[in-house]
This record gives sequence, structure tokens and C-alpha cells, in this order.
Amino acid sequence: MSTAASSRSFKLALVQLLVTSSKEANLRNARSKVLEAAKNGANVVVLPECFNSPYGTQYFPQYAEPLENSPSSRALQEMARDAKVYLIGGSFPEEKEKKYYNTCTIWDPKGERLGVHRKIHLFDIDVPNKITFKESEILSPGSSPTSFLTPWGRIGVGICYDIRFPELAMIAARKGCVAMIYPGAFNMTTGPLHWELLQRARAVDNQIYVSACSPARDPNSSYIAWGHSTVVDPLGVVVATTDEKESITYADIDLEKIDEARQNIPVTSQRRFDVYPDVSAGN
Ligand SMILES: NC(=O)CC(=O)C(=O)O
Repeated sequence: MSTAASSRSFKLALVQLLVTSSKEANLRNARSKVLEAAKNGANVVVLPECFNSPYGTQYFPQYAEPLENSPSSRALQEMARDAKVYLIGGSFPEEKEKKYYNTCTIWDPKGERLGVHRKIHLFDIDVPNKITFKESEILSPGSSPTSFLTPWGRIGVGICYDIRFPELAMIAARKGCVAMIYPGAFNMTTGPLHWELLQRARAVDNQIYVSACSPARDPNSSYIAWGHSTVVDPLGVVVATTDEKESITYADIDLEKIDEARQNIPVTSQRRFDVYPDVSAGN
């Protein structure tokens, strides 16, 4: 783990991976990028949604794996352990009891699994002449919010379309999360419209860090990812981003910035739960 981290700051790395149709090649590439990020001082590393398979309902059954002892789980565990980082392992199609999920596994620097997030909000949209996608044709939704503890504080995790539902980020922030991180894969229609806007909105509403990690863009794939993996600070300012190509994006996550935002603009302590309900109650 990097010695540059203090109890109030850590280095986040977003691995914008160029995903191919070869699961083995994707796992090898992910491993080499996670090790590279660790060498460059990253403490927490993020992979993109569907990091080990092309993104599309037609691919999910073919690429799906169980969570326990499967090639992708083992590879993620070894990456986290060998790189000595906290690893938010993007997502892969999971098969469990004859159902499929879009699932993110989270690992600590010893290779212990810290959490499992199954995409709660399935990506079902229809923008005429632009994009139609229906994850629910194949996938089942997850049903619980996910967060995990690091030496720097608790981090919440969602997957892609989950970012459009502000409740998840609100719940995470009210439970004390310092960041909400989304492996995601927006596309050429919704990417330019909403990718950055949604991250900035979730960050400024909750005065936390928000980040989303995309696959790199492959113009020949059936689903063309937007790319532009990004980190936004608690004031809603983009502090790190990239273009569409394969890359690693780094950002220093400074927890003082959360305190400062909340002191200067104290919405966090001015909420009126006597007027409207607190969505985090009971979650
Ligand atoms: N791919 C997704 O889950 C979501 C997305 O592309 C969007 O919300 O836009």
C-alpha cells in the first residue's frame, strides 16, 4: 500500500479497461493495470462494469460465473492481494441458482472479499432511433445497498444505472460514506448527456466524493461505451477525468474537503426530516 496515504487522504485509481471478447485476455489486462496503479501509489483501485466480457444481454449467459471460486473471482482476489490495494472489481455476469446478476465484488489488500453488490436498478431504456437496452430480459436485480469499510472511511458502491437513483447515494452518505463509486458503462447517447452531470449531482447533493469507472471505447463493439472515467469532489467539481481511450485515472481523495464543504454550506445539518422522510431510515 502507498505510504503517501494518511488517515485523511488516499489515492483512487480508475482503470478504464479496453474490454475484448476474450475473458482470459481481459483478466490478464485487468491484472497488469491494477498492479500498475498500485505501483503508482493507488490505495483503492476500480475496474469498469462488465470488465471481463462484452456488455450486452446476449453475452451474459455465456460469460456468467458463480461467485465462489470462479476464474474471475479468483483473479480479482489475487489482483487485490498481489497489488495490496482495496479493489472494487468492476462487475461481471454472475450465475446464482439459475438466475443471472450484474455483480460487483469488493476485495481488501489481503484478498479477503469485503462485499458483493448486485446491480439494483436494471438498465431498461428505449430512446427511439438511438438506444434500446433491456437488462431485465436476462438479469435479476439485486436488493440491497452496499458499502465497505477502509482505513479512510466507508465507501458506497453502485453499478452504472444505479447512479440515476439518488436514494442510493443519499443512503450511503447518511450512513457516513465518504465516497460513492460506480463501475459503469454509459453509451454514446446517454454518456454525453448525463455521465458527468449525474456524478456531479450525486456529489453536490450529498457532499461526498463520487466517481464512475467506464470501459474504454471500442467502436467495433455492439455496445459502444462512452469512456470518460471521472472523479468529482464534494463541491461537485471534476477533479480527474479522461477521454475514451484505455487509461488509468488517478485522484487524491482528501477527506478534509468533505468537512470543508459541510462547514461552508451546511445543508447536511439543515435537512427537514419533520417535513419529508429520511430515505436512509431503516436501510
Ligand atoms: N449501462 C447502464 O447501466 C446505464 C446507462 O448507460 C445509462 O443510464 O445511461
